Amino acid sequence: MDAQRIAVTVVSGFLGAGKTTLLNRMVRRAQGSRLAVIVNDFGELNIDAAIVSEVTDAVYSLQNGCICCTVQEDLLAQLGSLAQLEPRLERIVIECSGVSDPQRIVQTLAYPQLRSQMQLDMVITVVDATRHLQLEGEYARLARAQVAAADLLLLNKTDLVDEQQLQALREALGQRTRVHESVQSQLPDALWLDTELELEPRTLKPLTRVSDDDHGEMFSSWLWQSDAALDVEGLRGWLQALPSDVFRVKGLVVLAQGNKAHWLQHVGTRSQFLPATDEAQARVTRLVFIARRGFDGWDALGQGLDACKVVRP
Ligand SMILES: Nc1nc2c(ncn2[C@@H]2O[C@H](COP(=O)(O)OP(=O)(O)OP(=O)(O)O)[C@@H](O)[C@H]2O)c(=O)[nH]1
Repeated sequence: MDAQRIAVTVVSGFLGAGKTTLLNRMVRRAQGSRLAVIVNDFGELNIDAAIVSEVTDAVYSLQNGCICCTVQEDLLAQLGSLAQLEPRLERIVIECSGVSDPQRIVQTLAYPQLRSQMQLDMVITVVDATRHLQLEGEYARLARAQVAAADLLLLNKTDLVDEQQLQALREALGQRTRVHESVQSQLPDALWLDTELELEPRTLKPLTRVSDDDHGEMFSSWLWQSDAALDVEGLRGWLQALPSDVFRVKGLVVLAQGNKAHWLQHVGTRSQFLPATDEAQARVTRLVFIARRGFDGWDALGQGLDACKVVRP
């Protein structure tokens, strides 16, 4: 790595794979060094930026579009202004949204106005061990493009699969790229902070077309808001029965039990509720849903959520 230039790490991976979990670890690990993070959420709210800002102030948010398509210009402008910061940044970590192809970010970094100021260190793609082999059609192609662009694959959520599934994943991911297996996106420092690490020489591959549209159009997203508190058990049960066309749900939810806001993370059939910090406490529930293209079941989902509301006497 050229010490004069800012090192850039790109974190990619399909929806819900564990990118923000990794980013949080990186930010904690890099405390005290000059690190900034750029977070892209595809939905209307940048939930990831809100979560990471509980750990660092140096969070820059690009939202409501895919970082490699509709908001690529914004990324260029954001990187340009981060390059001007004094004292100079040591590293920028870019978390792509789960719908993005990281190779387009790599191409953005090769723009002449950025090339002299920053240098791509590595692309880390987080792979969800529970879902990678289940994706189909254009979604499987997108996940494969994310894998193909990686210098390092983090095969994550290995606690949720058995040895046979793990073996199938190892075979599918192939031998070409370094693979590190993890639980909760635990990545040894030496694998991402050691700038002397020998990587394969990077050649910009021609972009494989995942779809004719921009990535945003492969997915539909929906925001549900309510100032009513929700019943946690009702909500858990309802989330379990979501149609498989819904890839991801996340946001802040005010639970009737304790009347406190919690971060809700839902991927596949798994839901997690974590208490939000005091700063993030909100009196309004805001949930972002991401589903496959053309999904039109939002009204039914709204009715299901309405049924979880707790009406106070
Ligand atoms: N059981 C298990 N859960 C995990 C693991 N890694 C992450 N998770 C959970 O998976 C959920 C999604 O993790 P995130 O880090 O938000 O995923 P993401 O890739 O940033 O999601 P998007 O930005 O929406 O694409 C959270 O509830 C995490 O706690 C793991 O190794 N094992």
